[in-house]
Amino acid sequence: MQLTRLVVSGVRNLQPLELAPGPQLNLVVGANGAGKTSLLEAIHLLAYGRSFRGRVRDGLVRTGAEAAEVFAEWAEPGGVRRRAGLRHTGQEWTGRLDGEAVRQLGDLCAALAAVSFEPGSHTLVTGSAEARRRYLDWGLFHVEHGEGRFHPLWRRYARALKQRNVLLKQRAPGHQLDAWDAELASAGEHLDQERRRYVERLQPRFAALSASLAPGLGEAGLDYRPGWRRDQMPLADALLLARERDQVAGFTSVGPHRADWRVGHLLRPAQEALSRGQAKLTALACLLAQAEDFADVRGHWPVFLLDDLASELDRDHQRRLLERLRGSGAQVFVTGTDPIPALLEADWPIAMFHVEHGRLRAA
Ligand SMILES: Nc1ncnc2c1ncn2[C@@H]1O[C@H](COP(=O)(O)OP(=O)(O)OP(=O)(O)O)[C@@H](O)[C@H]1O
Repeated sequence: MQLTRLVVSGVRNLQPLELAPGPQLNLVVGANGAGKTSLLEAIHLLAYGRSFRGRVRDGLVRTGAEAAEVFAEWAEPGGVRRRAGLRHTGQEWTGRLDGEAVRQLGDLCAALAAVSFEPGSHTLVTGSAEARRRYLDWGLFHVEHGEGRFHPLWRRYARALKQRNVLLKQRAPGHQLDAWDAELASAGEHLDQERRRYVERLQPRFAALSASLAPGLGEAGLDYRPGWRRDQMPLADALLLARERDQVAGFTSVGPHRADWRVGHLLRPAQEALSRGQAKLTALACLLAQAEDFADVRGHWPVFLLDDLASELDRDHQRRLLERLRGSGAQVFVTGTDPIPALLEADWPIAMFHVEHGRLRAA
């Protein structure tokens, strides 16, 4: 997947810009606060419908602008050319994909595949379960089912959950929950199966990447937690068992919306916290495993976004990551305050861009 044109306006401090990225490595340099991260954020927005720096409504839209707008054209193998645009006011969005209006943000996001490694990425390992569920669902949206096919199942589950929670909040009598419990259980079991299969497939890649990036932690594995005691009962039974408690709480306490996964390391006791650097490397292994799996199934790599690489990884890890990405043929965007030595050492065609006070120019 290769971005060939990018048009951005209304994003943080960036002046409206249009850019033709290079097919391989794109290096974006500029002083602190110049707008480098904002450029990656714009690509991430089109690929995920959200920012990696919090909610769109929390400052992604440029002060004084009505909306953030990102438009991209990209190439996929076999000469396929695609285009997508997203306009987001912070409250509402409109999107177009290949010339057609899009009704679900998920459909738009299932088109452009990008993987971001940025200063907040360690929270994939150490933060809340929500980010880890999103990670799993990225795989299902993009890889497991092919574009757009996972979304209906996910929507079915989300709708049933919402309806059940409304009834719980209204203290509706139990029999009114029956139909939604059945729907939730049926979509939820399916969702769980898909996630479990995906995690199993990622395991060997993740273990190999972790061994090479963080060998000191010992053999690593992903431990999937479905969101209810699946080893003891089907979801339908778990919902019934939790019903009384849920009626008191006013929300559904079991099911795939409570799923999670954890990284386990052989040489580290479970209660021992990873250092920030170890969590970063572990998150990087997760993201690379996901990208490799995508490439294996789809035949090409997602776009890779590396924000502030020099301060995220030591030089040896920078070099190893960049070598891996160069070998993959992925299109990569890297930001930094200075040209990164490991990049300049690598024999890799570089397209260089400078950002200064929100203005971007090709070097
Ligand atoms: N909604 C907004 N409207 C206008 N400017 C904004 C908005 N949100 C953030 N900014 C400004 O945008 C600038 C760009 O920040 P960004 O994080 O992209 O810079 P950067 O080049 O990545 O910096 P660093 O090297 O420090 O990480 C900052 O100066 C910030 O104050």
